[in-house]
Amino acid sequence: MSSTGTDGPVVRDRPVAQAVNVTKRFGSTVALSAVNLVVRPGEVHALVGRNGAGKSTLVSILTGLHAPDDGHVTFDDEAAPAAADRDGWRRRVACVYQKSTIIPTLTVAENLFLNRHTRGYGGLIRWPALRREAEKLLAAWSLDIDVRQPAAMLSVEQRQFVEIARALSVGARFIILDEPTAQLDAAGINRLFGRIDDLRAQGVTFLFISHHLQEIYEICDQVTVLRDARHVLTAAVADVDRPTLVAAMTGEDVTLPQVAHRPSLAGAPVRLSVRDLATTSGAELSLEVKVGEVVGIAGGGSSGKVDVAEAIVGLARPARGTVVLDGRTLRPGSVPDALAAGVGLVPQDRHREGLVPALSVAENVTMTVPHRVGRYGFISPARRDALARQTIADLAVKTSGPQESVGDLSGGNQQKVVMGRALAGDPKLLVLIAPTAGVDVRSKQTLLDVVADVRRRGATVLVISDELDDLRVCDRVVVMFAGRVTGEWAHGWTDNELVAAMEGVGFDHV
Ligand SMILES: Nc1ncnc2c1ncn2[C@@H]1O[C@H](COP(=O)(O)OP(=O)(O)OP(=O)(O)O)[C@@H](O)[C@H]1O
Repeated sequence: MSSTGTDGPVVRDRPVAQAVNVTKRFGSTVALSAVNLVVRPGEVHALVGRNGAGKSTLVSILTGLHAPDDGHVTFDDEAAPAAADRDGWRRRVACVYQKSTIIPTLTVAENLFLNRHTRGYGGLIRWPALRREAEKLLAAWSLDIDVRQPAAMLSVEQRQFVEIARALSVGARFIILDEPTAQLDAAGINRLFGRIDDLRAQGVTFLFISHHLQEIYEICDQVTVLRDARHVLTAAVADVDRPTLVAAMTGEDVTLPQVAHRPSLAGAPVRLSVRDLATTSGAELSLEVKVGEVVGIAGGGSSGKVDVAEAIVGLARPARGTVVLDGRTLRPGSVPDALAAGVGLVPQDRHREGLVPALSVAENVTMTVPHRVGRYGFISPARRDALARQTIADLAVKTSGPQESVGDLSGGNQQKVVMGRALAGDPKLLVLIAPTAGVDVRSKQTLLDVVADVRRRGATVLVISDELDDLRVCDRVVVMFAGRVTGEWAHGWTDNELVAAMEGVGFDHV
């Protein structure tokens, strides 16, 4: 984009942000190798790449959290602030991460002006003024949120808007959104995209990270692809078709294979019986699943699907009802009991329930199956590493080896370790909650192939997700809306009907 003044020299739009030949190493890992990125004013610029390609590392350099080993960053063609000048960085750029930086116990207004309270005489915080300022700020960006409510009450979507507003209020006009749609349902994604459009019209520029390529086509103007720490492509989104984009990301010419479907065995016995389950949030489910059957539980953000899944695996204690696995009634609210009965679990929140970041890949993969890697209380490091190597190979985990700390892996590779751990016990029942969240387009296929694989070995699988690709591997999909099962769809549903069902349309279709 450029504009010409009639009475002056050509004025070029300076890049809002630029990374110039940026290289970053972590020990022997090269996370970025001479990477360039140019983000121009008013664009929504997609940053894509496979898990471990270097996207988060580039973000940490663009936000001043890490210093590059080589190369530099500019904003509006000016050198980036010094590393210690955090306020300087905050005035230029902000990143909305998947993990919230909002403090739940404070109100929205307090979060918006954290450490910048309007003070009156004697240094006392002037609460009414603070509230008014917060309201003014949100109104200026057409954000409709009650500033007096505690931030804990905010939905994921509102929390993201508050973080964006906070960044705008300190002057930043360049916002990085790191997989912003990962925890939103279809309606939430639409609203987010609406806001992005509005803010862009008001002069805000975005860098948008997502593994959902359709989102790139929907909302972004430019796309930059990183592969194996290198910059491989920057182009207008309109000029790159999907196969070209996937090829740029993977380095291969790929047509992704369709997930093989095998109908469940007609006479197979029931393995899982969920009887009159009710969660403390009021969601209800009764369900029987056969040996070798793959059943999806689908629904939007407030459908209750995750609540019932968490009650099934013992992550939450149900208000009532029973869960019976191969004739054994599971102890309510006990994950250890579920694991002992043969449940393998990929939880929704890998940060909270999934992984211990300081431990190695091998320790994380095997932590729920000590009996498989040792005897009489002694762990055999060799057996543990062998099992971990198997996981690394099967799931194509990008890591330097079984000894690497899980905390040093990229987000998508951490998710693969969580899957590896769920599989390590050779489960009878595999419960996968949003299993491909944050996982790249190619790895998604690997993870979904796992489902077909464990089913072949006779396991029963529950897939809790609103991702159509995740649900496609299922023999049938149970749809929940507002805490109730509203329909059931056999394999072969169309995208439109399932999306409509998840949004609460077509209740009668049971
Ligand atoms: N603190 C760290 N210590 C060691 N290695 C690291 C660290 N942070 C990142 N890496 C490595 O740098 C590489 C790039 O990781 P990065 O997190 O930038 O990838 P990504 O593209 O964001 O992936 P994902 O899509 O999975 O989030 C990976 O090999 C990762 O293991």
